[in-house]
Amino acid sequence: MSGLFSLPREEVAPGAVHVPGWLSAEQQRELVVVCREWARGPVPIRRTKLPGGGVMSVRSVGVGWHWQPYRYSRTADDVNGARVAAFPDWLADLGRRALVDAYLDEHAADGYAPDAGLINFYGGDARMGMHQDREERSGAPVVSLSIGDSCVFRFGNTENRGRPYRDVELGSGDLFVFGGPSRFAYHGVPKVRPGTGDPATGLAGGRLNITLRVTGLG
Ligand SMILES: O=C(O)CCC(=O)C(=O)O
Ligand SMILES: [Fe+2]
Repeated sequence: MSGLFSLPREEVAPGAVHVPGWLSAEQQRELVVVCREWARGPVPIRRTKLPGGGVMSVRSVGVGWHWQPYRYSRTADDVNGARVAAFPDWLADLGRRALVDAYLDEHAADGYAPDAGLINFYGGDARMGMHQDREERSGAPVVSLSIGDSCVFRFGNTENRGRPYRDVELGSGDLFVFGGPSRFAYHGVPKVRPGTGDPATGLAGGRLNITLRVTGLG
C-alpha cells in the first residue's frame, strides 16, 4: 500500500470510503494463504445456518471471534464447538493502515484495535442480502478487503434495506471502510462476477472478503 494522498479513493457516503487497488499483489497472495489456513480450522469454513432454517450461500469463518446469527462468541457452538483462531497483531496493523489511507488522516486509527475478522468466500452464485453489521458494541469503523472475483457491493442507508443505495464495483485488492455516519448503513453483495479475478492471487475462482471489526466485547 502506498502512503497518504497517493491512491484514488471515493467517498461513497459520509464516512464510507472505497480505495481501489489498495492491497498489493503480494499482500493479496499472503492473505489468500492465511485465509486458506483459517478455512481449515480450528473451526472449518462453513455456510452459516440462519434461524429461519435457511443457510447462507457464502462460506464464512471467524478469527478472534466467531459470528453466528446474531451474536459473537469465542467458540463456534453452531459448528464444532472449537475456539476460533486468535486475531493476529499483523491483521490489526493492516486495519489501522487501512483507516489512515481511507480517511487520509494519520490519526484516523488512533486507538483502533479490531479484534474480530470475518472471512467470507463467495462462489459464483453466492450473494449476501442487505444487512447491518450491528452485533458489535462499538461504533468503530468496519474495514473490508476484497480479493479475487469482482462483485457488486450495494451500500445503502441507515434506515432500511431499500433505496437510496449506491452500487459499487469491488475488485481484487480493493479496500472499503465504513464508519462514522455510515457505520450502521445497510449493505450487501447482490452479485459476484465469475471469472474476473486473477488466478495469480492464489484464488482460482470466487471472491474472498475479509472484514475487520471492533466487537467491544471483553
Ligand atoms: O463481502 C462483502 O463485501 C461484505 C461482507 C459483509 O457485509 C459482512 O460480512 O458482514
Ligand atoms: Fe456486513
